[in-house]
Amino acid sequence: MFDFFRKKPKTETTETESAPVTETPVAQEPAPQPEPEPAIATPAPVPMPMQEVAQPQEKPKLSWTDRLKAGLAKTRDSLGKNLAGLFGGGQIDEDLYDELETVLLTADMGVEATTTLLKNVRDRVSLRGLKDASELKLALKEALLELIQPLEQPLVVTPQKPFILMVAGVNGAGKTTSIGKLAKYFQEQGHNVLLAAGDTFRAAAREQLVVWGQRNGVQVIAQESGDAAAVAFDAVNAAKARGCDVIIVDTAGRLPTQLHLMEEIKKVKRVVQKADPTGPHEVMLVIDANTGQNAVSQVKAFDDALGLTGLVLTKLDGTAKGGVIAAIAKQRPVPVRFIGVGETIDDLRPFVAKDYIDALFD
Ligand SMILES: Nc1nc2c(ncn2[C@@H]2O[C@H](COP(=O)(O)OP(=O)(O)OP(=O)(O)O)[C@@H](O)[C@H]2O)c(=O)[nH]1
Repeated sequence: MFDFFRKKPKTETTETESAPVTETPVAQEPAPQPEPEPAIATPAPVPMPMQEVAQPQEKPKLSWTDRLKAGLAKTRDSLGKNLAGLFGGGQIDEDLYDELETVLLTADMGVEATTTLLKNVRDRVSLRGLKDASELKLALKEALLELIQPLEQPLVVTPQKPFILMVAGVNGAGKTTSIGKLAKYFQEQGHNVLLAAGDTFRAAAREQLVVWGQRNGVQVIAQESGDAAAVAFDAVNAAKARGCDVIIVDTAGRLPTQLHLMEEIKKVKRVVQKADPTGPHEVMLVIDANTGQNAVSQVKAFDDALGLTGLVLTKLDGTAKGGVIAAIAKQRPVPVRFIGVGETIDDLRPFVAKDYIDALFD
């Protein structure tokens, strides 16, 4: 079903027509400008009809553990194969530690996390008097758990009402897809969700969200043009007026080096704060695990600009770089709220450190 979110621009225009009520009058302010706070022209948001459309079902359900294991297969294959060689037996010696260091770096854990892990493993080895390499696996698992466990902080969307969740990330990281998955996730928990189509740069992204909202009975606030801050402002007010529990604000993809766009997203946050001084309650960065060490740079840059409160790590299924989570834990420990291991709606789940490590090693 998430085919819908894929980028292939299959005659999207017809889909726009199928969502006639969404588009609202053009916002009157100019294109995004960094400094002046937006004149909030309040271009009357048009509610999406709460239509329930049959949900196409995908392949037979696997348990989350199985899906996680399948999703992390690439990292496990590479990490596990290399580690199996190391843990096969024999003496624990300096050569072994050197090889372990290489394996961890190859899994994209980064130098700092690798150094920390090695020290932790060495401490465990001497504390327990371990001699045989086969005993190292447990020591490494424990060291890794100690490192990434602090990132496990599930997102709680109460008691704030509406809970305002703002989503940021570079282009193609999986923001819109993740928002769809999150909307379902919150709905299943009994929350009433509203989406703000704040990606005002890519028309297709807005349309994707609108049509997805129609199909899944999720309200979407969108505007044909105008700036993202105005969309967010209207959507927060609409969420308040309608008594929604959770509002998710999508934003356009941007690189941290695009300074004017970073200013624009800061403005979105400021304007959300104008609409609700307690918000946004979560500023979440979506990162593509394939980017490896670059993911850490993204976390730092967006955190510096926006003050991140959570991360979504997507596309772990497509990469052998699953170790990047350790790098994040060491270098900029922003909580990992959710991880994505595939394109279907059930492939995004809260991050559980122990499950993650088990899926990596076993
Ligand atoms: N394999 C896999 N693909 C994913 C996952 N999450 C998202 N994708 C795919 O990644 C592609 C990009 O996702 P989008 O949600 O459009 O990305 P975006 O960040 O909104 O993109 P922009 O709007 O251009 O910034 C789509 O084809 C998604 O199906 C995942 O966990 N695993």
